[in-house]
Amino acid sequence: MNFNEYLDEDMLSIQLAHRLAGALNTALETQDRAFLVVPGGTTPGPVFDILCATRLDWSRVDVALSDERWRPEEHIRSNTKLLRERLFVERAAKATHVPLYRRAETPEEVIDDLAAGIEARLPIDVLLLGMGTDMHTASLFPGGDRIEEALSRDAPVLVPMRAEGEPEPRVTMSARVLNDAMSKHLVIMGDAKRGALDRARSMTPLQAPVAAVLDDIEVHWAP
Ligand SMILES: O=C1O[C@H](COP(=O)(O)O)[C@@H](O)[C@H](O)[C@H]1O
Repeated sequence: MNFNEYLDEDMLSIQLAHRLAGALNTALETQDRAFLVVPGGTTPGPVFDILCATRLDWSRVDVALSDERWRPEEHIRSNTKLLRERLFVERAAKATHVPLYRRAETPEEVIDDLAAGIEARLPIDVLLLGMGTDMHTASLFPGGDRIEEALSRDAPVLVPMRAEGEPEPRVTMSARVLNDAMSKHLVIMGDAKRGALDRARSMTPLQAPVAAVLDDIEVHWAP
């Protein structure tokens, strides 16, 4: 893991967005298409605000979330809502969205179809992850009902996940799919998350799932 420290959120957002765009451009030099995977939650919005305006051939970029909350797209907790409002605008409006959600009562009803859409684009070229103070990343939660499966070497591409305290089911990319990414980044803000990441480094992935993705990753932090 390589730790990149920035003066503040603005500096982090500008520099990280340009770094992600550079990695996508590099992939597009040798490939027809590039696959970008990004987190939901509250942290990545300011990065998306810059990334969406960067110059690259967005018509050749596929974008998926690392994980989704099982809510319709217009719901306030939908990670897809964040993507639509903050990433798929300006130049990035030309990107192709690869969904992790489809209207259905439970993820299990449609997960095979959703996974096929992701599998067709693997490996991930550029991965940005977030992390909660409970040391979850994507929807790999400590104590999640299928966490062992999602962390296993032969995990499926997508795993449904339910965790105590989370108001809805989730769908998450498995750790093996995340770890196969060509360029891996983790964005965290604030002292609480920095402390959590430090603690996670000496814990097992079952206790601190973010520990499962820290090899060869660039961490981006601002106070
Ligand atoms: O629920 C989620 O949480 C994490 C962290 O979110 P944040 O609000 O603390 O930035 C996020 O990375 C994940 O994609 C999301 O579904």
